[in-house]
Amino acid sequence: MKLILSYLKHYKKMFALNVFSVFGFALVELGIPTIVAWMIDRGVSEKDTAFIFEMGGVILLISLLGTAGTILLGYCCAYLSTSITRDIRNDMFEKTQEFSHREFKEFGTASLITRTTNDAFQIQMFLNILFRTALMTPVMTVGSIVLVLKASLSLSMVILGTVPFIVVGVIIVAKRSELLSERQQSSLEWINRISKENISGIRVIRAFTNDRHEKKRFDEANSAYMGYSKKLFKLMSVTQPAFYFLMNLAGMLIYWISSIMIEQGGLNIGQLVAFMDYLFHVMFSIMLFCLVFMMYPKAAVSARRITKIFDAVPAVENASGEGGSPIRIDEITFDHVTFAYPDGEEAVLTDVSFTVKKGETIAFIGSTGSGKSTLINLVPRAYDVSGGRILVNGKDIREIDLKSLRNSIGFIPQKAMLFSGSIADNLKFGKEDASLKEMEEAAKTAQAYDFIMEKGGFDVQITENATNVSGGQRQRLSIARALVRKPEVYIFDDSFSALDFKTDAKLRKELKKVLKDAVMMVVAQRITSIMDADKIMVLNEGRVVGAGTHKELLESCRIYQEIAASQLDKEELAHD
Ligand SMILES: Nc1ncnc2c1ncn2[C@@H]1O[C@H](COP(=O)(O)OP(=O)(O)OP(=O)(O)O)[C@@H](O)[C@H]1O
Repeated sequence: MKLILSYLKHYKKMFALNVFSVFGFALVELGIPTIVAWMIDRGVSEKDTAFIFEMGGVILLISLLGTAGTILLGYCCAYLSTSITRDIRNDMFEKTQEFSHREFKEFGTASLITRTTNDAFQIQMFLNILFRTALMTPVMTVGSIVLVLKASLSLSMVILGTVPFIVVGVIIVAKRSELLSERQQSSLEWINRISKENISGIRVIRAFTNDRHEKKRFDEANSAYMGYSKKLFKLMSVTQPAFYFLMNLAGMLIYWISSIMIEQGGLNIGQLVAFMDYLFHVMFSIMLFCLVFMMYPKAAVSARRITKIFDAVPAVENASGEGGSPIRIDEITFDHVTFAYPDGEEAVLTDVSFTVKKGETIAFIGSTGSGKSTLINLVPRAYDVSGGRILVNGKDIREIDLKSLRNSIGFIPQKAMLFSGSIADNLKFGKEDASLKEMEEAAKTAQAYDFIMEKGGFDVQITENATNVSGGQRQRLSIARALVRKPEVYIFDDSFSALDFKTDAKLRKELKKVLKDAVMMVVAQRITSIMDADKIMVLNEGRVVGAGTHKELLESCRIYQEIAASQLDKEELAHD
């Protein structure tokens, strides 16, 4: 409710219209039975046709007003429920943009998608019913009860007798449905997770002919979802007839008691008709309210899941929310940096120190898992250091506007990621207003120009998951995207691994020419990719075990010597 109220305040006018249409509707609905009673008791009993016609006209007019009120109410409900849900979805999306890797890992991609889609949809469904009934039910119930009591006190007692049964029933149903809803949402999340893994890993699955295993995994999740949904539907399918049964029972009792009363002259037919009409309204309002009550647990579960996203405090905080424009970066220093992942006990990096200046290239090499990717990911603050400091021009990066810092960095990740859209859209990702010339220059440096032209130019569409470009082409496009931005710092995270040796060499030569004034940080597995670097840091189990130029390290660092020795043959082949 807190979540809904915080959004409802933006739609005060529409809500006022909603309230107005509810009162209008109630007034009309409650007025008709009284007029019908007059028609029967005065018009029919006394055979006053003119009066019947007159009242008929009034009923027609009132019905028209009622119809207009109902349409207006429907419009208001639709507007409010869809607008509020859109706002919730937008805010959720915006909030996830602030998330650091830690929050993404904590929630999980499938869960974030389920929360943004299905949970928001549950809220929308609930809101629609809520706005339709939340006000109408009390107004109609109170109005009907007053009129029912006025029509006949003794008959009203019959209705009151059914109320405790309804209340107890609703509470039991609500409790059971809350538990089932929670499990249903989790199993939907499970389905989404498997679908996502399956679709993105379809090539691996096929290569390992593991379709059957995947099908079994999906079937398990799907069956669990079906199980909980079935239980929920069963619960609802029992509830509604039970309420109808109660209503019919009360109706039967009323007819029985009223027939005795009419016989004894304590009630006339018109009064009975009006009474039954009011009774119908009371029961109908209670029914609607039950519906809200039954939908509430499901919506409450969804609201809790959504609120968890809003309440999450990003591990990486922005010192100032302003700015965003790139900053000049002359120097980056790691000052005794230590880092452990939030869910890991041991440090992945220990006491790492170095400085790299504008125009210099620093490279990181070491065995897999030695902490190279972790190290360079600390620069754009994917995570914050656990100990020590990272300084940009002498200032701790935690004190620099996060957007400005990131806007000054061209990051080329290990796994080249392209978005669906044209090649141009992808290249302009970091600079919306990039010209064709800028794109061409970047593509040429990244050794991507020729294959882009072969494919048909910059307007060629990249398919979902970039399946129409090879791994090496993807890497080159990803490098070109960073080049278009012309940032102060370039971070290459093993970004040449899918390139053949010749293209790799050519690309590095071109990069050296173009990136004279930038800070370059390069992670590589191949010595050929980094041997020209101004400084090479050799990492082993998160510690720096060697630092210097290629030549220096060949003389002084055992691990570097081993890596060089193991790659020598390949290099020689490449140079041929
Ligand atoms: N998100 C993460 N959460 C927890 N531990 C992680 C995470 N990413 C990496 N690690 C762990 O941190 C250590 C260093 O990993 P990292 O990816 O930095 O190594 P690397 O040198 O880049 O390896 P590679 O050359 O294989 O890419 C590894 O032990 C890895 O398991």
